[in-house]
Amino acid sequence: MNPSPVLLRNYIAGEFVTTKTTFANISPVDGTLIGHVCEADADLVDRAVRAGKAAQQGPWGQYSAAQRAQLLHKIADGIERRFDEFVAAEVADTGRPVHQARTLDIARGVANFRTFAELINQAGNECFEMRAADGSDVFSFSVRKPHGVVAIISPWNLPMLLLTWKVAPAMACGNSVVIKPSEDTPSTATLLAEVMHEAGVPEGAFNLVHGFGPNSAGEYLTKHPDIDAITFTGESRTGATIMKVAAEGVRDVSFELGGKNAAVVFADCDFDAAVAGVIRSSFTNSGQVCLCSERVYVERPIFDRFVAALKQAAENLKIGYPDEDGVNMGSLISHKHRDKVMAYFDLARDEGAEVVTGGGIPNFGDERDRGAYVQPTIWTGLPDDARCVREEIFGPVCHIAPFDTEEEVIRRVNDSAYGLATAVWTRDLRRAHSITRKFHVGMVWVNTWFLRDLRTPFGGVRLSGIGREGGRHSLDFYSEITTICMHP
Ligand SMILES: NC(=O)c1ccc[n+]([C@@H]2O[C@H](COP(=O)([O-])OP(=O)(O)OC[C@H]3O[C@@H](n4cnc5c(N)ncnc54)[C@H](O)[C@@H]3O)[C@@H](O)[C@H]2O)c1
Ligand SMILES: O=C/C=C/C=C(\O)C(=O)O
Repeated sequence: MNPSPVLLRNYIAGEFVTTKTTFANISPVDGTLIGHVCEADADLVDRAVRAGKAAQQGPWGQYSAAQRAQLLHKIADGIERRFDEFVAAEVADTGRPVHQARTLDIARGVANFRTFAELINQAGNECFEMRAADGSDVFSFSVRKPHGVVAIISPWNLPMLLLTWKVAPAMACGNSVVIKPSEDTPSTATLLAEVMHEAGVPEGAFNLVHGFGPNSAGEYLTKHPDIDAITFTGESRTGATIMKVAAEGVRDVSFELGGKNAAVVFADCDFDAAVAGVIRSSFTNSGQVCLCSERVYVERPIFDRFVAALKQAAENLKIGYPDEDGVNMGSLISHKHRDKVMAYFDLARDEGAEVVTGGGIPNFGDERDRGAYVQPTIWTGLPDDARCVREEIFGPVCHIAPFDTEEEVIRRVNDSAYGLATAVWTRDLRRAHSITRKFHVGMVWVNTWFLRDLRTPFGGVRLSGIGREGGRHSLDFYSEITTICMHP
């Protein structure tokens, strides 16, 4: 049972703002009310964007890169000071294991601010020298400037991690931001606004509006003419909708979208490590990670043994309360999302899948039966053109199939409308070097998964996204660059 319901407010021009229209925030663990959220209407979104624009002409627009770096470290300090509150808020909204919220979600929130504080402080700009036709030595150099006001729209699956992955570089580059977190996970975004306020972020530099997508704050924000760039993380079809809106005014976009990622397990792999790795890549966060492996291809000589081992490992996963000792998996984000996942469980049977394990809803015999839990599920026996093998499900489920040759598995992995991430398990370094570049994806992990160096480019191809963020790639997206040519 959650403590007394809280009221989550918007944050605009340095002030917390309530609204008459609110929506409920419901626990996915037991269906109880966590609190109410103040929904921003079009006028309030307009106020937020105007505050961001005004901040560019105020003190925030005068901050040097070093001053912005210092402020980002102060924000990271503020999150660290309230770390347990952020963990509790993320767990309340999502039902995830406390351990995950501590070691992944909130820890990455701190790391994102610190990473981009360092990067903006160290980032140099290009400078070239040439001899002009008149014999003069000419210097051409570039300078970075902010776009202005950046709209940041984030999803519910890794709320704090993904929101700060965008807020940190956007502010590092001097932009004002208006953030619109998912309606399913409003709590840590609101805590972040409190930390921004406590850190003394100049008013209008950071603004928060709560609401939904269509005909609500998300749409009002992306359609606002004073939004200079849009960074969005979410479903591919939402990205397509936002892209059409961004075309009005030709605004820059950075999209991190859906995936139908593959894990490829060769017979020469470290078997136990590969089993543990595929369990992680299929069931972390109840499969609600865009990088999760919903397709698993195993070289035929070890296929039967691998299926048996993966089944056993999946059945050993502990599903339960977020704060239970040793819990591995929590609930899904909502009943609505569980209905979507369960519909795929039914579809898989209709498409002829063999259910190796799972496929249903666990029976706890307590209030968790009012939550949004599903069983970790493994299928086999489906053809590559089955919808369950082609469509993103975004739950704790994978389909496992045998393959015989490298050429075959590369073709099958690439036969997808998505292209986000692939995980490869092999001890053969030659093979690892030769096949990894042949996958049409944004990222490939070898003998690991979701291990992140925040300086590297992150993003997907095809329906999985547009652009790359991470390291200087973020600085490039969140800056406008002017090239200046100096003739003596
Ligand atoms: N590639 C990545 O890095 C990455 C990371 C996380 C999640 N995702 C993807 O996100 C999806 C799950 O997240 P979700 O269900 O929150 O996605 P979603 O697209 O339903 O919503 C994402 C955000 O967009 C807002 N939104 C929805 N419609 C909008 C519109 N028309 N205009 C403006 N805003 C709108 C929502 O309110 C929410 O804040 C999955 O497909 C997952 O693969 C991708
Ligand atoms: O659910 C998708 C996870 C995305 C992860 C990142 O954007 C990251 O690790 O920076």
